[in-house]
Amino acid sequence: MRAVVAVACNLLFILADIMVTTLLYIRGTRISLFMEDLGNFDLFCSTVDLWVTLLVRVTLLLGAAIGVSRNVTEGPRRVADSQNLAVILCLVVMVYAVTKLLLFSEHEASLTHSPWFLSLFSWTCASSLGTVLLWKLLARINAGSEDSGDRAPVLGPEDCSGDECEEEGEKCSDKRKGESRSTATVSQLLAYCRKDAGLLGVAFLFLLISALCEAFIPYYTGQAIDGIVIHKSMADFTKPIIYLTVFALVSSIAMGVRGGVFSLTFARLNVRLRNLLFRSLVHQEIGFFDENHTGDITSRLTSDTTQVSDLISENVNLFLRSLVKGVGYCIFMFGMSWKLSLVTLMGFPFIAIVSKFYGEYYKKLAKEVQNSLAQANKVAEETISSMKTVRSFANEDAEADNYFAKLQEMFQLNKRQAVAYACYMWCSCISELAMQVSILYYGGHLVVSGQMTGGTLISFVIYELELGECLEDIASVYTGLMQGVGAAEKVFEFIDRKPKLSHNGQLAPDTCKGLVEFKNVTFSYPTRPDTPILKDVSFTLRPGEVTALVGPSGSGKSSCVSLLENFYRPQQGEVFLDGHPVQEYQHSYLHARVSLVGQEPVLFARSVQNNITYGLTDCSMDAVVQAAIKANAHEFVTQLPNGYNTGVGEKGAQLSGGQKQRVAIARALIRNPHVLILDEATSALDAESEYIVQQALNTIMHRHTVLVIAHRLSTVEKAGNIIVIDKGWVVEQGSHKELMAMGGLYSKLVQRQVLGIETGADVLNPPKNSMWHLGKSKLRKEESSDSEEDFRL
Ligand SMILES: Nc1ncnc2c1ncn2[C@@H]1O[C@H](COP(=O)(O)OP(=O)(O)OP(=O)(O)O)[C@@H](O)[C@H]1O
Repeated sequence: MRAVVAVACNLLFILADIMVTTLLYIRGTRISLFMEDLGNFDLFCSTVDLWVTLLVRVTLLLGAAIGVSRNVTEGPRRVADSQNLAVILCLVVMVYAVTKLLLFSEHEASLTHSPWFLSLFSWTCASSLGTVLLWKLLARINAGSEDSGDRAPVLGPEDCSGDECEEEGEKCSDKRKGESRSTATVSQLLAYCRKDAGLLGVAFLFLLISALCEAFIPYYTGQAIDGIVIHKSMADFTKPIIYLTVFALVSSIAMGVRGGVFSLTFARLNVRLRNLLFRSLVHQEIGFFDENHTGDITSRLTSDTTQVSDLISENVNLFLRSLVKGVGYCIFMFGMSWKLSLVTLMGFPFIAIVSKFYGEYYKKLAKEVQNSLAQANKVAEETISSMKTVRSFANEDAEADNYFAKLQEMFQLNKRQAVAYACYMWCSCISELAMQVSILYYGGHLVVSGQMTGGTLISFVIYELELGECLEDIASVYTGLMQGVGAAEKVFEFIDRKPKLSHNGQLAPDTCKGLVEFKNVTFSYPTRPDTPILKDVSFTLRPGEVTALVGPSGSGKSSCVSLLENFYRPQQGEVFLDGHPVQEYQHSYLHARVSLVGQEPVLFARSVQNNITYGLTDCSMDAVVQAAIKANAHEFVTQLPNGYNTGVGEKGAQLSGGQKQRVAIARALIRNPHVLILDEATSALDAESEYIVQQALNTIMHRHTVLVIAHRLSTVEKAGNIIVIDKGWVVEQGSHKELMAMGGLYSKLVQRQVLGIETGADVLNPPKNSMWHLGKSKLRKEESSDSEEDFRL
């Protein structure tokens, strides 16, 4: 909306308001009414005070219009900031108009005889609403629609030049984004409930029945009291009691059914959300798990999803019940006395405003509490999952203190929540009390003046109390719903997240040769985009050949493996398998052809057999045993309490490092891969086991493409091709002999390790980046009776 149009609309409205209000007040032509009313003001029959409310509206709108036209940059923002004040003032005007209506009705027996007053009353209410709408219009003037000209555009952060402007613009756009996000989240939640529309329909039907029945109860209570007090007849007393009992009975049955069906529906929502969230999580790219901590992710999966379904179910249930009951009560109340009903309803907008402020603040706090809880969970999870390390460094108390510090941060937020809640309760109790006193006072006046019976007043008071409860529930529901919406926003953020790397390759050729080529690959991790890890790396892994990647620690060897596994994408260059980029292959096809035995093999808390057949279906026991024999795991597995059915514990904690590696090797071998990657795969094995595993690997290596990353010279030196990587660059390439003859980095590394054996000193104090444990391993092998010749790749 352009500022000039909004200001023009405003001025037109002000003009219309002045004319209509004045015309209605002077009843067309009686200008002398001003002087008469001012000279002889009577609260019950003068209407000049309603005309005065015009000044409030005009002042508000004129002030806003002048502010916006004088400062198009800051004006709309200031108008937006004081929107709540404008709304409250307009509400006060409307409440005053209703009060005036009640006072006027005391003077005029029938209001239909005062069309001028009724019109003035209606126009006052309508123009107050109009003022609020126009205020919003002025607040919404945005930069995009403003011509460049001399004036600086507003509110669009992208158009602001100064820092301050940028900050303000961001704040506004954040607020708007927040509002539209909440709306989007609610509609998304509704969309997720669509599958349960039938169940929700049943629940809503029973909700209607129970609420309608409940609505009759106070009415018949009043009838019963009138039966005793006024009619003094048993028949007039018994009849309403019977009706009352029937309605109470039906209502309680319907209420039970409604509650059960709602619970069932939201339990289904919970399952659906968790399922979708977990599915979305497992399809995210690996970089996502580098960026997000496990504690944060699991907290969304556990506490946030529970909070969504619990809070939403509780509050939707409560909201609908209160709404239906509230509407029913209002109908009865207006039927009994429209005057007393107006007195009751006057307090409602103020309760709504208090709830709105509280709800927004509470939503913000709830999000912060969730985040700080996730931080605390992160610490707890990390500590508990690394308990051995914590114990070995005797760091239990420091970890406990760390956790306590996080809990303290959360507690500070809880304190703010408690204060906000106390203020909210205070405000809502005060307004309720004020309402009750007004009703009793005015109701007493109506009974005394014969406009209503005592029984009807009692019914009305019961209705009012019930309505107060409904309104309170609706108000608290708002905050509860906002809390649920806040949690839902976080859940949907992950459910809707599209993986940055898709696994939608379609290529699945019948044959795979296993030719791997890295061509001019430059790569940095998504978490550290400015730190290149691999720089213009090119090499080839040929079928039937063993290639070794060597280099100092942190030089980028495992990063090459991650690229070959399609965990990440290079920024430049490509990794090819049989001439096609790896990402063009079907996800399952690629990982069936390329098998990795990692540095720290991760086993799942399942049986040995399930770990070996992980990701495979229809795998015979015979194949499992064969793979285990090749990996030299069969012997130790058969000695486990339940053989292949023995559980390995969380992350394989019930197995030794060497046993874990052997199960992981069996898991890779059972797939009979075309490209086998061994990233320090035998580092945790003792010499004997390593020898046997190596023998097994030797037999398949000649048929496949093998990439070996090892620090041990014995593992590396027999490789057909050795690629030396240093700080992300391929610095040397060739056979062991060629590289030794070259006298470069490789020969230096080898010499260093040999030196380590000879002096023994470096074994205890290894130089940085050395491959000292190569030497240690070699020494071990030399000590064991195996010769170097026996130990081949
Ligand atoms: N997920 C990650 N996010 C960010 N940086 C990473 C990540 N993984 C590794 N790095 C960094 O990339 C660099 C290369 O790591 P890489 O694991 O490839 O080295 P490496 O040669 O295999 O080392 P080592 O022989 O010690 O296993 C290191 O500096 C490391 O800190």
